[in-house]
Amino acid sequence: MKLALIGFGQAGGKVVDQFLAYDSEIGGGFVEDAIAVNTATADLHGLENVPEDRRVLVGQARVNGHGVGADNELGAAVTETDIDEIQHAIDQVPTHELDAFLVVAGLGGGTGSGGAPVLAKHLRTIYTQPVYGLGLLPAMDEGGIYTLNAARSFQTFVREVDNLLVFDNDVWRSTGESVGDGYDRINREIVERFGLLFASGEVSHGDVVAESVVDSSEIINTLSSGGVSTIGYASESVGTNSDGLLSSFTGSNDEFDEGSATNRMTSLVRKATLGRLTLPCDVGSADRGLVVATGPADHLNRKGVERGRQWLEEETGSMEIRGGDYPRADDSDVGAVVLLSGVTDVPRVKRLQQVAVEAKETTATVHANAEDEFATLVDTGGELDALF
Ligand SMILES: Nc1nc2c(ncn2[C@@H]2O[C@H](COP(=O)(O)OP(=O)(O)OP(=O)(O)O)[C@@H](O)[C@H]2O)c(=O)[nH]1
Repeated sequence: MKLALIGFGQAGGKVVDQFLAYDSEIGGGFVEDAIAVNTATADLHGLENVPEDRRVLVGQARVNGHGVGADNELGAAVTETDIDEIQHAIDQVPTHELDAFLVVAGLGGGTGSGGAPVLAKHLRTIYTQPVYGLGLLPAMDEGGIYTLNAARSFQTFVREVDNLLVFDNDVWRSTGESVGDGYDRINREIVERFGLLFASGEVSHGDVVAESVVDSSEIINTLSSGGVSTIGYASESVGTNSDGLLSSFTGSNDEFDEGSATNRMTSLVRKATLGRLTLPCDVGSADRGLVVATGPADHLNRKGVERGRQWLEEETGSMEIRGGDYPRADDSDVGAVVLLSGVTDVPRVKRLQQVAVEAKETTATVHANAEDEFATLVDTGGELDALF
């Protein structure tokens, strides 16, 4: 599917930068345009693939290019004020070619977590295409302010987009890894999973397996459940044998081993679903799902996807599980991407909601105490006056 990617804040910009690299690496064709928005000049300079004229600096009047320092209310405020600057960049996007917008942001900081929901709301009032969000949750040990920002931003972002795809940094961090190395690896995991999904809707029909190729409308229908989505992915190398033939061709007569290709795909779909999701959840709580089989066309068979799809139907109890192929001629891996949409039983989200509620209660208590103190001061005003 053709997307306009908008990276908001440092993390959002870096991930969009990587999406561009991945799209050209796999010849995916899913990036129609890519824009980076930030309050920090240095973060915009650090990007490698987003063209310079697609980088938008906002909030100059308030923060002068220095970022908002994890203040997400300020991030939201400067976005509201400078929305025309962003709109000016979006005006250059050939929107008639677009299937959807994707706004990407780290939810723990200030710029992306505050600005992304404001932009999503703006886009939805102007365009007819769906507006999706890709939200990156902070690791647990990043500190209270990051968790609080994420808790607040998550609630707003999920309300303002047609579907919020989520990646939880906490689940994907490795111990002993430097932050820089960690993000490079994590960003690769992000763009591989989401990139394969989006690119799958871009295969031209007329291919060998054209009837079963995933269409962008299937991705859109799956995401139209709204709410929150997560992705699983599993792959296996099929390589080539010494004659340069793919390894599913067995025996002297090079017959395609249909049975093993079917079993492989079924087990990849299970691994993708039951392994590490971008946002861990109870799979049974998904409203809709999509299974995409990727790899060399010779290794993809309709039966494998169908079996995987049926298995996911049973696992989720949903009747809205779609499935299809994404044939990739030059790939030596066969893989399964599983999109679970409208998931409701998500432990991390419950914890974030709790944090948001507690923060609201604390703020209410602070306000109530301040009001009480003020009332006491007013009550004792006469006595105070007498003291002076
Ligand atoms: N996956 C991923 N997450 C990142 C990366 N860089 C930062 N983060 C996450 O994003 C959050 C911080 O958001 P940033 O994007 O750095 O902040 P910002 O939106 O630029 O806002 P300010 O810096 O406060 O102006 C942190 O909680 C990290 O978890 C990255 O390269 N990849």
